[in-house]
Amino acid sequence: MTTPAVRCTGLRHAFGDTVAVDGVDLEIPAGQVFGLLGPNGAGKTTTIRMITTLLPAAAGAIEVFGLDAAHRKMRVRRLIGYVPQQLSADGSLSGRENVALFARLFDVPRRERADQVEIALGAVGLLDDADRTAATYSGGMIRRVELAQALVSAPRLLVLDEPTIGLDPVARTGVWERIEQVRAETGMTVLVTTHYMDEAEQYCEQVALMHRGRIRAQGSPAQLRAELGPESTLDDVFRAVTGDAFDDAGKGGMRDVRAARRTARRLG
Ligand SMILES: Nc1ncnc2c1ncn2[C@@H]1O[C@H](COP(=O)(O)OP(=O)(O)OP(=O)(O)O)[C@@H](O)[C@H]1O
Repeated sequence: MTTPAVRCTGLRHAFGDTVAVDGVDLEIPAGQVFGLLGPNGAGKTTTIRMITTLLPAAAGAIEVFGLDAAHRKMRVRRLIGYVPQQLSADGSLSGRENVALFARLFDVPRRERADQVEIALGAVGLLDDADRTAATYSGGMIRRVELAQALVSAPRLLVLDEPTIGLDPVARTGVWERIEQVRAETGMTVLVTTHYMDEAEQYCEQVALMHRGRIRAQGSPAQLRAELGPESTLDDVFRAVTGDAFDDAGKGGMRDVRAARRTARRLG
């Protein structure tokens, strides 16, 4: 059996009295685009921050390509490219300079840096615009610069937190096409969180539905829908396994509204 890209067992984390992640078991096969879906506040970001070793797990275990994330933190970090929701490209630098900065931060060996930067810019379709300052980019282009920053160290696991939030439909499709292309060309595993069920259905091979800190269902979108009947959607599956409508479950209060506004403002 091949080693999964990620295996989480009994993962848990609380912020004070708020239990954000409450016993998550998750197995992400290598080489897939895997969607972690859930409304605002479900616990998705907290889960991926633990997988990327940025947040210690209060309980449970995480393996990334078979390496224990708690004990082999630095080795695990080298396998991962991460695009958080609120990271932002530096508007005063060009696209190329933004990516080159990450190549240095991630210790890409000096003699490989220039090539890796070109490969990453090419992978996200930004070579023609690479010398313009990022301040002149559209929201979709900024997202693609951020993708290139995560790709420049040639990670085996690419983790994207809500990569299309705040983008218009055309830019969203553009981001997904790049993700799919990179995966096809490199065999990289992609873990993406989203609350857009339609995007997950279209682009993810497997999804896990998260609600109030727990995984409520996992499988391919087609498998999950088939259990409910041919006309069903992932929204229907979510309602069936949680008892909540997806939109109502995500009424997460001011923090979520502020986060969504910040992201939308940043991406223009
Ligand atoms: N730094 C923090 N301090 C306190 N509570 C937090 C913090 N981060 C997250 N939480 C709480 O933990 C729960 C899970 O949040 P998390 O951000 O993981 O959810 P999410 O599914 O990623 O949602 P979103 O898409 O809004 O980020 C929520 O109730 C949230 O309010």
